[in-house]
Amino acid sequence: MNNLKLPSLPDMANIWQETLQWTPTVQQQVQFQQLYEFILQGNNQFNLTRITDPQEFWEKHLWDSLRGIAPILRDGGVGAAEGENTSLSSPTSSTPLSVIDIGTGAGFPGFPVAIAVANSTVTLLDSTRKKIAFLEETRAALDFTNVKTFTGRAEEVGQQPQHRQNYDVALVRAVGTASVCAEYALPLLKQGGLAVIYRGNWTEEETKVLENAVDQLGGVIELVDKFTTPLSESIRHCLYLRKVRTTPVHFPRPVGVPTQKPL
Ligand SMILES: C[S@@+](CC[C@H](N)C(=O)[O-])C[C@H]1O[C@@H](n2cnc3c(N)ncnc32)[C@H](O)[C@@H]1O
Repeated sequence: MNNLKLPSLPDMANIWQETLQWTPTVQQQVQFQQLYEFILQGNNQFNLTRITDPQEFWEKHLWDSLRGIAPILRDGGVGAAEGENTSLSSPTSSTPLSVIDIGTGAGFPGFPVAIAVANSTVTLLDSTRKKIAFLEETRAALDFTNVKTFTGRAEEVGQQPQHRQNYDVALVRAVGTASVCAEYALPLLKQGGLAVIYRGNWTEEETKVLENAVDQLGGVIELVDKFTTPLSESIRHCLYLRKVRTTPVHFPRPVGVPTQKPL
């Protein structure tokens, strides 16, 4: 495993700082490396991720995961610099955040978020029992005390009282179309909570379509943030949805319906 070291500080310190106004501590850097190694080992047994090269892993799994919560990092979730865009700050950023990662797969963006925002509690949700079993092993082996795991479909979990309206932040990366992600995420948020939907390409026409879906779910699109990744210079977007009203009880609709009949 010695030849599989993540790009480390000080090489990456400038990039973290310039792009997120945040720099990992030495301990967080160690946790990123442990996570990387554990996932590579797990890949031998489970088909977890195609992204195994150290630089690619750093950019696509670590940096990209944390780019989505840049407003929270800037606002001082881990004692970082002053926020530029305070309208995106979590309403409860000075208190511990309750975060859910919907369709977490190999634990992204949830694990990096749990490492970076140590005072948060991060629930990793996936419908695949095998993946959750691996994440549970990872959680225990790496002693991530602020991580919980849960097997379930977002459509069902969103109707369960212990999860519905229970989270400050919902993260959704690579799980479905944006309106499907919104239908999964908004019911799980407390009023005032923030959903972060990670996208590759995105157009203004798509924003217009999504606006309607988000409105039905009790939310508004607060920001569509376009950015370039620091190593491969790829275009990405993060959509930030704010929950402003209670989500009607019939959302999320039953399993499969959000995908088959998107809002
Ligand atoms: C392409 S993977 C993305 C994994 C991770 N979010 C990432 O970006 O690397 C999609 C994951 O979403 C899960 N998933 C799909 N539909 C789901 C649903 N309705 N509820 C919960 N998990 C779901 C799948 O099991 C799979 O692990």
